[in-house]
Order: sequence, then C-alpha cells, then structure tokens
Amino acid sequence: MNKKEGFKSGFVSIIGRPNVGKSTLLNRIVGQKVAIMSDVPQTTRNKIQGVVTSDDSQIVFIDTPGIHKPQTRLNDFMLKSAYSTFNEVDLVLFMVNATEKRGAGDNFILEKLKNLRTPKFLIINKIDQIKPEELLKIIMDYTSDNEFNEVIPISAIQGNNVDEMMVTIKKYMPEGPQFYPDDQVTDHPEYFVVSEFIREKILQLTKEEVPHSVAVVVESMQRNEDDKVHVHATIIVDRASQKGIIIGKGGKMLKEIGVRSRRDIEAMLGDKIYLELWVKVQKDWRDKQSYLQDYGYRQKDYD
Ligand SMILES: Nc1nc2c(ncn2[C@@H]2O[C@H](COP(=O)(O)OP(=O)(O)OP(=O)(O)O)[C@@H](O)[C@H]2O)c(=O)[nH]1
Repeated sequence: MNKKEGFKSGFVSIIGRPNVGKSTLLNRIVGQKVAIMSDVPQTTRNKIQGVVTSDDSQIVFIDTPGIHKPQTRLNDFMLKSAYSTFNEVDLVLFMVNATEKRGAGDNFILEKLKNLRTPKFLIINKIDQIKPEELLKIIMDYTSDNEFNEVIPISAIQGNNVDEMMVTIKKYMPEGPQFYPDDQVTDHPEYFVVSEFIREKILQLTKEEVPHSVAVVVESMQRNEDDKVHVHATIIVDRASQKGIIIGKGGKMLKEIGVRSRRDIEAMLGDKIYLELWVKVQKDWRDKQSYLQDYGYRQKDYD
C-alpha cells in the first residue's frame, strides 16, 4: 500500500466475444499470480482476474461480464454495469480473434466503445494462425470506422508480442498507489473476509461518521514463532478527519475495532491471532475502491 515515487497503477478491463482468448492471455501475463477468486461466491459486477505487480507498477485486470447482445433484462443490466465500468477503468482492451470475421458481437461492442473517453486498445489475438499479409486487412477492418489508441497483434498462446503489449499498457497507467500486496494470490480468499470483518466493525462503531467508502486491505497474514497468526491490515480513508475518528481519543476507537475484529477472525480461522491495524489517508482511493469491494465476496452478507 505504499505510494512509491513514480509508481504507476491502474485498472484494465478486457472485453471481447467468447473464445477470443481472454483467459489464455490472462494466464500468460499473470502466470502463477493469477488472482481469480473462482472458489468464492461471486455476485460481482467486475471480477478481478489478475494482478500484475512489478517494482514500478501494478496493473489490475478485470473481467467484464455479459458483453453480448442483451436478450434478457439480466443481460441488459449486466451490460449497463459493464459500460459504466469502462468509464471507471484506466484502459479498455478490446480483444478480437484474427481467425474469425468481424461479426455482430464485435460491432455491438464497438458501438458501445465509440464515445468512450477511456483509452482503448485493439488487441488482435491468434496471429499465429494467420499469414502475416492478412494482418493488415484485419487491422483495416476494425480501425476504418473506429479509433484506438493502440493496435496490438498478439498470440496469447505462443506469447508473441505479449511483453511489448504489457510495456504499452504500462505507459497508459496513471501514477498511483499499489492497491494489493505483492503476494496477492488466488489461494488467500481469507484476506478478503478478514478485511470485511474489520470494515464491518469500523462501520458499526463509528456509525455515520466514517463513510462506507472506507477500505481495509490485509497486507499480510503469517504465523509467527509465538504460534499466533499475525494479521497486518491497513484501514484507508479519504480524509485526515476520518483518520482521527477511527483512531479515537488516545487510540480507544482503534483498539475497540481491533478487539471486536479479532474475535470474529479467530472464530473464522479457528486460530489465535495478533492483529495489527494501521490507518492511512489516501485521497485517490475512493474511486478505485469499488473494484476492491467486488473482489470476491458477497456484499450483502456483511451489510
Ligand atoms: N491458435 C491460438 N489459439 C488461441 C490463442 N489464444 C487462445 N487460443 C485458444 O482459443 C480458445 C479460447 O481461449 P480462451 O482463453 O478460453 O478464450 P476466452 O476469451 O477466455 O473465452 P470465454 O471464457 O468463452 O470468454 C482456446 O482453445 C485457446 O487455446 C492464440 O493466441 N492462438
């Protein structure tokens, strides 16, 4: 959660018709560090598909469900949220399949992307399946009536041009904080439940004084020599005044938040824990926080 000088971070939405190779691409770029929370119930608007962290950047890829022609009201609803997502992210990757003709599904997405102000890339996948001379025609086909900030042909399966694509994506990321710890991986769904326990206690104890946008990020959970699980979490607020409320007079409020949270966390983990809580003010957090909230748990369970 440190804000390092010059650090870049942002959210990237990947869209495309089914089978264009979105998952293959994500697996390649995220490798072992795929943060798919597939084993956690999802009622989410956006799924976080992968977090790619390097020394100087963190790129969070999110999947946008339901991009096809709306046939039902549910689809319609999903589409609406998908499009609102495009305004919130830092970059949209529109992925197409080089081996398939541009179809109604592509046109439908293109239409929706037309007036978007968020930067957008055209990613032409599966170029290993076509002859080099065919590529130009495909590019022309998609770009003659649409503007993209970048057009990048790749092979997700063989890896051609994928590193270059990542370099270009990074260029479009704004400066920002590291949203997730370096080691944020799939097999830690407890991180999110723990952060929700803490968030719940903050909201219960501070009532309306602290807005719902307060975020809690679990930085680490490790067993120490004392055989306790040491949980280190950061509470993030927008304003210094909120920090004051959360800490309370002489640290009283923070202590109470800690005591109550620890009780729940110990019950869940069936383990003794040591909880270390920090409070930070981070102004640009609120905009990005909706993604965190969508990160693999059922909001209503905790409301
Ligand atoms: N030849 C070739 N095949 C690819 C490439 N990328 C993906 N594929 C194949 O295309 C098929 C679909 O890939 P996925 O990654 O599952 O596609 P997806 O877009 O995630 O599909 P949905 O989950 O249905 O949205 C798989 O059989 C992949 O092996 C590529 O660069 N070249």
